Amino acid sequence: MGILLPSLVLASEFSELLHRADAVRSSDRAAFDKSLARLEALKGEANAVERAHLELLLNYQKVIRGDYQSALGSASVMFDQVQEPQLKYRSGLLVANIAALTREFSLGLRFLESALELREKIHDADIRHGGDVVAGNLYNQYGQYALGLEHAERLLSDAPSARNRCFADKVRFEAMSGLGHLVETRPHILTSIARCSEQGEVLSANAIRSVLAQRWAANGKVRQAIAFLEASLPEVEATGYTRLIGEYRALLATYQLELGNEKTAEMHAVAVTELKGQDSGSLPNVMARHVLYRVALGRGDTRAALNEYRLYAEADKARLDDIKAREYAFQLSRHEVAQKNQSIELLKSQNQLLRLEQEVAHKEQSNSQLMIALLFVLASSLGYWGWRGRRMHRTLRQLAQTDSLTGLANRRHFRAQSEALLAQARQRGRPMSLLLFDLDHFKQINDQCGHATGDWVLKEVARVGRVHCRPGDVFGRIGGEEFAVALVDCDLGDAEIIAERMREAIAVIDGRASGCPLPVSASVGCVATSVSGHEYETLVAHADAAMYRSKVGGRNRISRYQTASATPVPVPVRIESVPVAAAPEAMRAS
Ligand SMILES: Nc1nc2c(ncn2[C@@H]2O[C@H](COP(=O)(O)OP(=O)(O)OP(=O)(O)O)[C@@H](O)[C@H]2O)c(=O)[nH]1
Repeated sequence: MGILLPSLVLASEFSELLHRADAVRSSDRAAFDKSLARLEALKGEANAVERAHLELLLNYQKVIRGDYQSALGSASVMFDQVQEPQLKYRSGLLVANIAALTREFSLGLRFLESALELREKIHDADIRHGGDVVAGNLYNQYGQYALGLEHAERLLSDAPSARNRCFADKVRFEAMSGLGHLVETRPHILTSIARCSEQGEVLSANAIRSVLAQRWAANGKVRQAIAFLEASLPEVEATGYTRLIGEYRALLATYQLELGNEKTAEMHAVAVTELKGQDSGSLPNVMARHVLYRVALGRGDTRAALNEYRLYAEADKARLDDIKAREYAFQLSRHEVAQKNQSIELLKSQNQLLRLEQEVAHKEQSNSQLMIALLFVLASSLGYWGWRGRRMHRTLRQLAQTDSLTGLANRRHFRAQSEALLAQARQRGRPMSLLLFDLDHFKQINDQCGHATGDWVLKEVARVGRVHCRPGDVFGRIGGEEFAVALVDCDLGDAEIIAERMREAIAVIDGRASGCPLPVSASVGCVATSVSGHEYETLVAHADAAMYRSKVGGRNRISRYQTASATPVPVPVRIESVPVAAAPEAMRAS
């Protein structure tokens, strides 16, 4: 007993220190680091579960320090090896969180869903609720707002602590806003904000404020939204949390521009672009770039406007790619879950089949007809599950390749198809062309006639464009209001004729059919392999430059990209050409 006592005292000190470190890990970094150093020194005295707990805390520390890869590796090993349910649950959620930061979306969802399977075994309500918060936040980030809402509501109905209630409110408001039905009353939202502030949860309080401000702005109360966001901006800046700072500044930039305060709008937008550690495809960056483009345009500085437009278009494309990647990861994870369930069904059927076979062997003659019928039913069910699996796979592949609004090839698939066609064209020495269409003043259509009308226009453009594609051509939607066509066996002259037909067909789309009086038109850029070679990137860059030329030249027209030495091609009405000397940079100077 006398020998055991010191180690028992140490063991309890160790476990007490572990709990103290856990409690301050997100609120007091210095105390957290200090506790971890002490725990490391005492590690020799800890038991296996305590050592695993320490390992988990060290992984949190790595995340705080930005060492994502190392934390990801050791947390995923821990998830596979540790048996204790709470530590397994927490390490799985940690992997899911880190993977969202490192953009390994499929990996993140796989760990999230595996960790959530353990939820019912977690008896500590706080830890169980921590998982609901992570799940809700991640599903919102993946654009799966219905799931985000489901997790927030599950948590709220499970008697959460005040702190977890604040987190759940934040997830819930963001999800409702994402689903487009934030119907909460103002006092209710303000109560949630106050509750988060009381808990010292500044990030969540301000995230909810942002949702409320966006709702006001959407209802025309732009000044009220600005005042609300500006009042909290210093507190948001003090958190050092790039994502929220970017969101506040980008909203302020957009709303200030709406009121015509270009200078203030520009100041906020520049601040967003200067934030460190921000993805170019993040929504705040796309919004900020758009504001900068509009400000330059408003100043009449065409050169700067073109440059800003290019940066905006790049950011917008990166964002669309990102959204698609998240959506694809989500579909893939659903497919994996469905496959897992199917495998279980298959195994069950196979077991049943085996049992029946044994019974058949025993009973031989008796009931043979009934057994054969049963075997037939089971064999068909095996066939059915196999067929369903294949069909689901086909559907998923199609989903990953198609733009869901227009049914055209999406950006990634368009590129893959075009690259294959370009390789063939090079091999066979055949010409090929590429057209790039960007709808004109499309934002006005959205703003004045509604997003649903904007969607209707995009579908109409796809419909009329398809009519002019020949068998073998590839037609894709490669950005929000940007379309592209790869024309096989087609040189610049023919490509321009097809482009002109498509432009005309787009220009006669009658928006009044969907209640919108605004005209629809597109600016087009044409390139051909005979001028720009067979590299996809180069062709798109040249088509882009020609398309910008059409924009600058007054829109609703087509422009070609060609070398100065190329044989002159008859120039139809509304066609402008971009010589090599007028490549993007030089062109912007013109
Ligand atoms: N309805 C709808 N709008 C979209 C979609 N994707 C992008 N947009 C919108 O397309 C608009 C593009 O606007 P801008 O880039 O300013 O371009 P624009 O108004 O066409 O102006 P110019 O290109 O300069 O002629 C933005 O308002 C986007 O929100 C979509 O899938 N549906």
